[in-house]
Amino acid sequence: MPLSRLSLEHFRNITAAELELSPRFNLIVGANGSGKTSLLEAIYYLGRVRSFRTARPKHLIQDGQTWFRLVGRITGADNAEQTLGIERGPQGQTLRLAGRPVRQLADLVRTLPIQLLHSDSHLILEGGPRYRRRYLDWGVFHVEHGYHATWQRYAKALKQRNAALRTSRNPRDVAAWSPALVQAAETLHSLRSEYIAMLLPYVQGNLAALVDLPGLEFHYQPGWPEDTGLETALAERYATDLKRGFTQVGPHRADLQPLIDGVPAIERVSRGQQKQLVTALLLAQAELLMEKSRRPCLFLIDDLPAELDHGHRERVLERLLALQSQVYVTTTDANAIPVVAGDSGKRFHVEQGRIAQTG
Ligand SMILES: Nc1ncnc2c1ncn2[C@@H]1O[C@H](COP(=O)(O)OP(=O)(O)OP(=O)(O)O)[C@@H](O)[C@H]1O
Repeated sequence: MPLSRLSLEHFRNITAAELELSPRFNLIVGANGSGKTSLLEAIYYLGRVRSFRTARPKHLIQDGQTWFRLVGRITGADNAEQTLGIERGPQGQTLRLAGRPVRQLADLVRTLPIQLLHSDSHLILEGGPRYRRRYLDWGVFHVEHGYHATWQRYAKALKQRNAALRTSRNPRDVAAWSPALVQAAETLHSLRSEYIAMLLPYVQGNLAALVDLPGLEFHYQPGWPEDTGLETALAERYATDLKRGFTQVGPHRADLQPLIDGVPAIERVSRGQQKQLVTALLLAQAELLMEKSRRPCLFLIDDLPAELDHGHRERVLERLLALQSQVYVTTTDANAIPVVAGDSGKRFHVEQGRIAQTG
């Protein structure tokens, strides 16, 4: 469901803004340092309840202020409207959905699926497994019901087992958590495996449209040696787990690695191909979400010209619009953005934190 309206107060360098958004294509133009990324960050925060630039939300509050507020209105295909809001101040954060306080963060996140392409997106390839797990888990969360609850069960069992490893010298205290841990882990593994099997054809389709990488394949590693199984892997690592004070195997160590001829793809691709590959991965998730749940996602692209060459910009935007995604693109140069949305797009100009609709 697209955002039809967004209001921001005291967010980064944006003092106050009220925006009526296009359900299709929103172009955000402005000079360096004007506030374009801050606007994308606000949308992202509303949908994911975290920033892609800082782990400390207090930095999002405008200098000299003590709180920020974001309110979005989403409009469904049947024109049904829903409001979601986040306010952060000295007393912490309050989340509201349809006028009511939200207790489970996941409820808000489920309401507004968001994908982001920006200068750090290459970390999916170049960074450690946690970046690829985050990529994978976004998709599984939105597509597989029950994933979130299982993940919570797993995280609880893992935390207790780790606490027992650190505080108790009795192997039985540690082993007591194994059945819950293993059961949740196996469910997570099977949900992730099912999701990957569904996702890969979409990845291949997008790769075919965007980049030619012969020999590319994806290797999923569940977080423990598959030939032994998790229970045995836990038993085998008990002594080193005890020494280190944490559990070394489990779905929290999973990875989904793109490989070319058996080596990480990152070793074999150019910088431009890296960006095309990452874009294909993100598009594939948006496409699968649409196919599986009939839910379009918001797609944010920060500084599109810096990410892709002209031909790829056009292809990516066309694919996104065909998917009915609501697209947000920032740029310093409007001429560098292909005209794809016709009359259904809107243009905003940002200058020193002030946002004006210009088309
Ligand atoms: N908490 C804050 N309060 C006020 N201003 C802030 C805050 N955090 C960042 N800024 C400022 O907001 C401005 C806008 O930053 P932003 O990254 O959104 O710009 P941008 O238009 O995306 O720039 P670029 O094109 O260079 O990427 C910067 O000058 C930054 O210093």
